[in-house]
Amino acid sequence: MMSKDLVGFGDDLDGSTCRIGIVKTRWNPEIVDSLYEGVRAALNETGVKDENVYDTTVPGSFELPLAARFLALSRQCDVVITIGCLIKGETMHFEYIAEAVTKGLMDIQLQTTIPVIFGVLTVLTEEQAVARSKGENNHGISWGKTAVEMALLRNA
Ligand SMILES: O=c1[nH]c(NC[C@H](O)[C@H](O)[C@H](O)CO)c([N+](=O)[O-])c(=O)[nH]1
Repeated sequence: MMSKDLVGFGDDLDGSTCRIGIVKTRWNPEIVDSLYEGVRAALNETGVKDENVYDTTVPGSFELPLAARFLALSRQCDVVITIGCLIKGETMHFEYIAEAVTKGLMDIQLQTTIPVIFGVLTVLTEEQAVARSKGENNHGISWGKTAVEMALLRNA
């Protein structure tokens, strides 16, 4: 039975062998780029090598699942991190995209066995997004650590 002690967690993660794919959206760039910085800080902290990080962008969150599938099927990544931010507007557009993206990303990791990190903020206001993408509450930090842990678990 696999123990989490075999791959470490939190501060014990060794990402030096992990190959990380990152796909982020061009929508809500200030929020997304701040989340991305949090992800990269966590990858650096766990020893992931810059040459093992593959970066790409898509227009919006609705495009994240297909890009994540491309990366997963490339077999060049041990894990894929998706980064986006959906902010509720006046219509139901938010709900439809959020549901489709969430299910799409889950399906891809189950189909390909490549972990896909759900790094999509789904918030009601821009203030909520800012609060979750800055400083110690930058959710990108935990997404980066989760990515390394899941990559190690997959390859254990
Ligand atoms: O990533 C986002 N895409 C958004 N829309 C674009 C969508 O993800 C697709 O790129 C577009 O529908 C084309 O497929 C957003 N809103 O519409 O509000 C949003 O808040 N965030």
